[in-house]
Amino acid sequence: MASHIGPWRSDAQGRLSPDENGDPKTDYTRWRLVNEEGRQTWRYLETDAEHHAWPQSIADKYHLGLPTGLPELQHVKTPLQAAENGLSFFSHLQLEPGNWACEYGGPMFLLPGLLITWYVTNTPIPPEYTTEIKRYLFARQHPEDGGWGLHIEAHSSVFGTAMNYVALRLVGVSEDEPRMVKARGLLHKFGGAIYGPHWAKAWLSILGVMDWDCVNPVPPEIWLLPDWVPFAPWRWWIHIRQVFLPLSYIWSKKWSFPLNDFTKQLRQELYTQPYDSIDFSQHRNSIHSADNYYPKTWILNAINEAMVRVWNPFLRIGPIVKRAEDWTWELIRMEDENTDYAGLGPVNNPLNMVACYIHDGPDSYSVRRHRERLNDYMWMKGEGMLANGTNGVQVWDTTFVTQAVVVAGLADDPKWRPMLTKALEFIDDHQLRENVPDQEKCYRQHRKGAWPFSTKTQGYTVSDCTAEGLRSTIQLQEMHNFPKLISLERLKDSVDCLLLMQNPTGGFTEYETTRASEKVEWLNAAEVFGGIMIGYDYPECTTASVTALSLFSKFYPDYRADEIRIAKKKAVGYIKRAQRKDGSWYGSWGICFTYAAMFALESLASIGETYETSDNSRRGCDFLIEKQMADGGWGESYLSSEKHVYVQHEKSQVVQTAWACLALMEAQYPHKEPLERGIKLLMARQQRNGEWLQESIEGVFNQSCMISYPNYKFYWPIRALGLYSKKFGNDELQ
Ligand SMILES: CC(C)=CCC[C@@H](C)[C@H]1CC[C@@]2(C)[C@@H]3CC[C@H]4C(C)(C)[C@@H](O)CC[C@@]45C[C@@]35CC[C@]12C
Repeated sequence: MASHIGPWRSDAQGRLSPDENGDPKTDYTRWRLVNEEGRQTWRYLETDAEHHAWPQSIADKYHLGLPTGLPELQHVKTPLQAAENGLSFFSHLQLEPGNWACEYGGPMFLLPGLLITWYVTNTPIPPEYTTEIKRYLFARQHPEDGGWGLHIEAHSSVFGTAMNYVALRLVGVSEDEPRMVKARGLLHKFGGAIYGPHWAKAWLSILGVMDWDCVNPVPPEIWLLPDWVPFAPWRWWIHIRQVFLPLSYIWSKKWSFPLNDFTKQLRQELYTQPYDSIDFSQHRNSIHSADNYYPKTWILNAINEAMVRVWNPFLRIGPIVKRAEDWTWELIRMEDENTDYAGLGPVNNPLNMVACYIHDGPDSYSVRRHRERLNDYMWMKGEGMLANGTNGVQVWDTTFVTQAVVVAGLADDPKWRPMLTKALEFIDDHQLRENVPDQEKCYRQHRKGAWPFSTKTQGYTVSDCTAEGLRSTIQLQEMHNFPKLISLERLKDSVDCLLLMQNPTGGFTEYETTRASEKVEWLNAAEVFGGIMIGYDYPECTTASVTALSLFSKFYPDYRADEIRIAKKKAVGYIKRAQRKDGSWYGSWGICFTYAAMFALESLASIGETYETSDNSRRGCDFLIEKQMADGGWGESYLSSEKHVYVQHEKSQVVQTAWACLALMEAQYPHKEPLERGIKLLMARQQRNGEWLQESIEGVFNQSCMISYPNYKFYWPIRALGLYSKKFGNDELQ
């Protein structure tokens, strides 16, 4: 093969040194995390002058995996001391605006999408990015077979392997590099890139290394369906809808990056036979079993056939196509403007950028702004550079940190007051104060009063983020006398917003109320994810809402009292219905049954249902007790989320041990012994400087894809240790 190296060939100049694998590594002392009102980006300081003028912070060093220099703390004997040592370490990671930052990696299909977008829009990537992206992708390659999976802990798949192979080629790795040879060998064993899922095929077609004939149709005409149609796209789950939107625009244009020597060569690498001899139209439905988590239904297959054989060749006529493209473009534009080009997430945002490139041209404002904004998704860590699952976890983490301190009984200690005040300022700053313009037109949920997951710029309502924001605010402002930064009016706004988010079932979805029947899941085309077509009821979102509404009513019993009472009653009805026979709840956003149990048991306790008084609470506790491991901890594998049955991890996990202990304590589980064993495990795993080390991945979405919440290992154990000492006293345990 003649070698055509990817476009961004040059590594960062100077100061490169080999890492443990011999790959070039940038000078880690030059990286700084910039946090502008919660917008987090990484900057590499080129000159010595900048480097000396701007010293690295402890948080920079921690996130980069450099020694922080934080001292060993006093030897811990009691749970409360352990909580305080944990908090002492974690407080050093707070950033100036008051929030905490972290990596939000895990999924392995995000970075390739970003790189393809940069490439096809002729966006230069800084050489320090390419150097670190290579390191990250090689660090996450499975050494046994040379592949990558859907997420960092998953088995190798075509999606993971094809996309990350292409990503590495784009950042300049030669196809002859031994690790690439191995990856390509695996891809060919899988049958080549034609066996990838729908999204892989779409991305490769955009890059021009696959033919659009291989991609099942994504017609924008579907956006012309009247709103009353039960499966109209405005009713779909928000992430799928917002990904489908730009993809349908690009698909309609059949836009591909113009072929060049490099993409010509990639075409030779990704398949098991010569590119020109492949009949791509025959492979729309080819999918390897390693990727086929949610096989397409016969209904969807039939619709696809009808579209390919009848709609596209005979009925897809100019005026309809034009109207559909114009309307999808309008919706893309509204999403971009409503989020200042930050986008809902890491898939729709790059696709929107490609759509802007096609529609507005390479030098347009929209393309330039997207170019800047995509940096908000990039994260640096010891292993290199990756793409985060959102533009951060700012609000979510910050609310849980304040709650951990309150629950641990440390909120009145003057030592933590400045830290908590700053956190409250951040929560104040990121509450959403207005609805988006033309809310109905772009199908957005009410958001005035809500809190988002990351920042107000991203600006999407999330029910449980709103609930946690409300709860943190009441705890600090009403229960612990912190400045009243958030007025009662604004708290009422958040309650109004929450009440609008309840479904007729009593349950709560995360972003919007449920807009369609579960039957719409029959149209799930993604193959690699489950439960993506509509917004479902989630135990976590419902329970968090109940807990927050209960707290609100304690302080403001007169505000919408009847509506809150009825909402809670209906929500509790849902929570009880969602409980399985064995006492567990399936958790959709954390792994898995342990995570859901914590939220469910706490919410039942918030309405007075505990182990002694409620059969539901008792069964929930008994389920957890059954799962306690021999060393006193709890450990649940990510396979629980995938398989929908509890799967023990081979090793107990700090985070899940904290969740289980919290669940049992909130439910007033009457026996101390299992709790004491769990708490001892948390203490034993704590390091001398107060930190806990990273263990297995903690979060999940769409049943099959895992995502990291690295700050969980701090605030959940702190909360559990503190609550234990409040409940059982602070006797020595070690
Ligand atoms: C478009 C696809 C399939 C992938 C992009 C990834 C996103 C779907 C998800 C990445 C972050 C998620 C998980 C987001 C994170 C926070 C949770 C939560 C913990 C607040 C949860 O309780 C409610 C749902 C979440 C908002 C999440 C939904 C899905 C992601 C955006």
